[in-house]
Amino acid sequence: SAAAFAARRSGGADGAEAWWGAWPATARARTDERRRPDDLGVPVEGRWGLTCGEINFSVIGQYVDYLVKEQGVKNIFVNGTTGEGLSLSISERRQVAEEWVTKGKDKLDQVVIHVGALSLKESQELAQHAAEIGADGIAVIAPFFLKPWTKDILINFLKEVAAAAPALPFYYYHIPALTGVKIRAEELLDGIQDKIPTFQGLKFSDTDLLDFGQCVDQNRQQQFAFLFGVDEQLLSALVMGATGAVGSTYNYLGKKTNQMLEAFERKDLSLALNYQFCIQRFINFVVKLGFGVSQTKAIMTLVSGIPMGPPRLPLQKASREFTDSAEAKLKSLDFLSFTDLKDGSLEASS
Ligand SMILES: CC(=O)N[C@@H]([C@@H](O)[C@H](O)[C@H](O)CO)[C@@H](O)CC(=O)C(=O)O
Repeated sequence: SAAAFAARRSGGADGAEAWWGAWPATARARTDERRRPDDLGVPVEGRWGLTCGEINFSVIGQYVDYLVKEQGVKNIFVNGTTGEGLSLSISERRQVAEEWVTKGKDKLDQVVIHVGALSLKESQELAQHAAEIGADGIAVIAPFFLKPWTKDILINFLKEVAAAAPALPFYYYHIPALTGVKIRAEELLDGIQDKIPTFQGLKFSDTDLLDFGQCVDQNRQQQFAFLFGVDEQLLSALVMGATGAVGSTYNYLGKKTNQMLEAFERKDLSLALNYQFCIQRFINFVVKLGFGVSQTKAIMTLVSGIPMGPPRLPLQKASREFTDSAEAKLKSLDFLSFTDLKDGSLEASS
């Protein structure tokens, strides 16, 4: 899966048109755990006799069309959290990135590739590759095993990655709950363009709205993109100055989120709040059941009919109970009707 992007760009000094859309964190579409050997000619059984699941590249084109036509999402964040980017090999990450860029050509507005890795060298290789294939930007998380403990060390790491793709806009992907790197984004942004001239913006996947608000407030002159990554709190972040959003739920709630963005743009806060509460009702419900990347894949399969497959270990496939409950909730909130369900949706609950 990929993360969808709900992106808003405000008009620049040249009067460029403002635009909105939803960016999903792309779902990396996968086949079933035991992919048929004749699928791509590669058996899933590995050297150790264990299954690890293979990527089903063949559905990415369909996925692009689904996001654009059904969800109004035209910006994609590839190989991030939802796409299990850190669970893929470098070669797989390159192939996934290439497929999204190729299939998204003339259909998507932006394809941003997450190139963060524990190894600086691998990160640089992925950044260079993203530039070669014509991606629109790169994003990097903080290395999370041997961690940078100060802002300067983190900046030095990011700078070395950005330098490998000097023509590509660079985003810092702040997701402290997963990386364990708690350096405040506001602190990191202070003077960042002096060190990273290609710095374009921040993908902020954290609930600390004080930190987020201060990132916006202290960088008003900079024209940075502030992409918010907590879907259930997006409206609050918009009020603070978010210029877009990247999140897992935009894969299947992109259309609803776009309606919220449009209401916000029209300054109809009461309607925007209705949409946000409605989205919250769903997220609140699934969070209580246990919600993460695996569950996103199951919901996405259910709603889109595109087989997203199971996640890769150590993640576990979502249970049938989860998918059934999520489906009932989506219907009760009018997010899904019986006619919306596609043939492939059964795969999610098998
Ligand atoms: C921790 C996590 O997975 N956060 C999601 C959110 O979209 C999240 O699923 C949503 O807000 C529900 O809590 C995104 O921030 C992740 C994301 O953008 C990505 O896949 O890179």
